Amino acid sequence: MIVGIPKEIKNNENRVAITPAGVAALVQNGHSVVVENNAGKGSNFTNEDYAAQGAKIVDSAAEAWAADMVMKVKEPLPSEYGYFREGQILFTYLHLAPEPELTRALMEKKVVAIAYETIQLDNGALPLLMPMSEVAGRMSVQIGAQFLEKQYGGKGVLLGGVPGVPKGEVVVIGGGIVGTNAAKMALGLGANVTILDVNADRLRQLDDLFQGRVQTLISNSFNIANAVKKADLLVGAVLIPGARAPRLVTEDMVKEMAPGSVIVDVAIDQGGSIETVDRITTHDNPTYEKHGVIHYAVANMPGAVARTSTLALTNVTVPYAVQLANKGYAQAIRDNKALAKGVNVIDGKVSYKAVADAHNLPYASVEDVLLVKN
Ligand SMILES: NC(=O)C1=CN([C@@H]2O[C@H](COP(=O)(O)OP(=O)(O)OC[C@H]3O[C@@H](n4cnc5c(N)ncnc54)[C@H](O)[C@@H]3O)[C@@H](O)[C@H]2O)C=CC1
Ligand SMILES: CC(=O)C(=O)O
Repeated sequence: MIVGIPKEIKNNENRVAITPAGVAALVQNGHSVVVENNAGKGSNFTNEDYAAQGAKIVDSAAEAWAADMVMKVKEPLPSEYGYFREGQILFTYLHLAPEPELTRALMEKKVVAIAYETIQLDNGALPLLMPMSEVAGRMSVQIGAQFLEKQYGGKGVLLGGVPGVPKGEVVVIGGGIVGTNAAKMALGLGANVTILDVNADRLRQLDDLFQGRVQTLISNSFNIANAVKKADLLVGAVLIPGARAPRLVTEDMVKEMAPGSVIVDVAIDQGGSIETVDRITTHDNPTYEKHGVIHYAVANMPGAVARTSTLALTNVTVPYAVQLANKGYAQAIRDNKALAKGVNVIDGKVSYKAVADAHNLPYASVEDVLLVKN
């Protein structure tokens, strides 16, 4: 199989879908890898690094997109939709619930669209989302700490405080991978940390993990309203896999926050969890202010720490890519239940229920689609 790696084109997206080690793994399995010129530059991999492992370097995005399987990091942008082809495998983050146009383009062109973020193990874990959630969770606190500084428009609070002065209050909604990593960083800086989650068992685990050093609260509108009011830094970290993020923090709750407080809505890639987060921001222009509160809603946070992120991402994506390339998508999906959950669009149909529901489209299970095709 030919595997294509286009250069990422989203604002400040410096990650790349493969490392030279990933090229080596595919080539050792008998596949060809086509890498767009300078695709790895933002992650400090040169064309020569890829070529040394057997990749062919091509000048244009069109040549990389001509492959049987295209591996990317972020969802294709409208300028890339023209490259879609029937039966082509697209393996990348897709976040289709807030993306109706992209969903339709993938359906119309009958692309086999496999989303990193919905590949799911039997225990519920999302192994291809996890490393980027670790990165974004950790970043959320360092970014929040920066924007709390006066020169960035913040209220001038140091999260750790100093002896004799109150610590900063960090409130995290969603105690999964992003939430846990945000809490680790916030505790490390010496802040007071509150985590809310709907899953009481998860709160028990967090209480154990942090040995009682975080305040855990069950997530409901009453507890959210009270926690948000006192937050210096609010981190949105909820997820219902594949679905549009629930809007848990209302505009009225944001109005109760003190001026100069900061919101980092990490869940923006699934549409955002805070009512006043009404746009996606970029690394170039990461914040806006509403009701005196600084809002940060960058949907590709890990792109800013691209070297770390590319290594962490490809550690987990490449083994699945090798399965897809070795077996073809139909057999690979049949053999691997976790991978099958990643299939969001196939043969013109939406095969992930939460995505179909988000767009009021009919749902067809991937198993049914494959049965009909045989
Ligand atoms: N902006 C960016 O650059 C990035 C965004 N993300 C996004 O961050 C979000 C969180 O990801 P993960 O932590 O990996 O997910 P996760 O599945 O590990 O954790 C989500 C948590 O949200 C909780 N939850 C669900 N509904 C809730 C509610 N009503 N109230 C409180 N908690 C609720 C779940 O119980 C779960 O513990 C996702 O949307 C993910 O795509 C991840 C990486 C980068
Ligand atoms: C998860 C995701 O969308 C990202 O890492 O950019």
